[in-house]
Amino acid sequence: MSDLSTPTPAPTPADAAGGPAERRAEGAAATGTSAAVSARGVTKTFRTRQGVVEALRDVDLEVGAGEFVALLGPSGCGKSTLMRLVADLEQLTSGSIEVFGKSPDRARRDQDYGIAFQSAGLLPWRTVARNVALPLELHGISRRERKERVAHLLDMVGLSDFAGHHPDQLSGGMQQRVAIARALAEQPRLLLMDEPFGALDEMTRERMQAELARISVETGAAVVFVTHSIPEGVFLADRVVVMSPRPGRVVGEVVTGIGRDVPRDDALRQDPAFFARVTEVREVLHGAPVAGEGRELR
Ligand SMILES: Nc1ncnc2c1ncn2[C@@H]1O[C@H](COP(=O)(O)OP(=O)(O)OP(=O)(O)O)[C@@H](O)[C@H]1O
Repeated sequence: MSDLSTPTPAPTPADAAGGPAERRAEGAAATGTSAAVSARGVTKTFRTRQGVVEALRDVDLEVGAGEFVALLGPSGCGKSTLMRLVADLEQLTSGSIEVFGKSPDRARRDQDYGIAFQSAGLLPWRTVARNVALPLELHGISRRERKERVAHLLDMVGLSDFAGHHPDQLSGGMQQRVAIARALAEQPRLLLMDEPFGALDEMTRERMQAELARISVETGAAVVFVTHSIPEGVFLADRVVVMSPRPGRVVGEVVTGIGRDVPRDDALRQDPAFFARVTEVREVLHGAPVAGEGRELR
C-alpha cells in the first residue's frame, strides 16, 4: 500500500501543532477554536416548475476541527444539498453556515477545503496529472514540487500509469479517484466528500477507505463524508450523523468510539464492537419516520 505523506508537504495549520495525535487534539486551538463546519437552522428550498421543494429543514451540524463525520440518510434527503451549501455551491434559504468561522464564500476563496463529489468534475482538456495539479498551480506551488506531489497522489490512488491520459479515457471509478487525488493535493484542513467511493469496485473501495482514514489522521483534516453505506460510515467516522427523508433533518447520531489511532483494517471490519455500532446506526436510520407518511424508514 502506498504512503500518502509527501516528500515536501505544504505547511498547514495542523503541521504546526506537532505529531498526528497532537494535531488532532490541538486542532481546534490551531484553527482558532473554530469548528470546521458549523451549520445552524439551515433550511433550503428549491423553486422548480413543479413547485417548491423543501430539501432541508432546520438542520444543525457541527463538525470539529480534525473530526471525521459521516452523513447518512435515504436518497433525496438533502445530503448533497447540505454539502453544496457548505462548499458555497448553493445559497441557503435561511439559517447560517460557517467554515472555520468564516462564510462559505470566504472559506472557498481561502481554499480551506477540498471537495470530492459524486460527479468527478474534472477538466476534460487537462490530463489526469494536470487535473490533480490544478489546486497546487492555483496556490503557486513550484513546478518541481507539483510534479513530486502529483506523482505521489497518483500512486496512492493507483493511477500512476494514467498520468498522461485525459478524463474521457478513464472509467467512472478512475475519474473518481482522480478527483479524490485532486481534493487531497492541497492537504486541506477540511475535506468535503459526497459519496466519493460510490462508483468504485469493492476492493478499491476498501483500499481507498483505509487510505482516507490514514490521510485524515496524518493531516489532521476534518472530513464530512456522505455515504449510503452504514458499514462505510462506521468504519471511517468518529461520528455518524443520520438524516431523515425529505425535508432532510438530523434525526440522530452515533459516536463510533473507534479511536482515530485504531488502524482501519480487516481486523476492525470483523470486530464485534464494529458490528455493534453498525447495528446502532441502522436502528437510528430505521427509527426515522418518513415525513408525512407515518411509517418507518426502510
Ligand atoms: N437544483 C435543484 N433544483 C431543484 N431541486 C433540487 C435541486 N437540488 C436538489 N434538489 C432536490 O432536493 C432534494 C435533496 O436532494 P439531494 O441531492 O441533496 O439529496 P441526497 O440526499 O444527496 O440524495 P442521494 O442520496 O440520492 O444522492 C431532492 O428532492 C432533490 O430533487
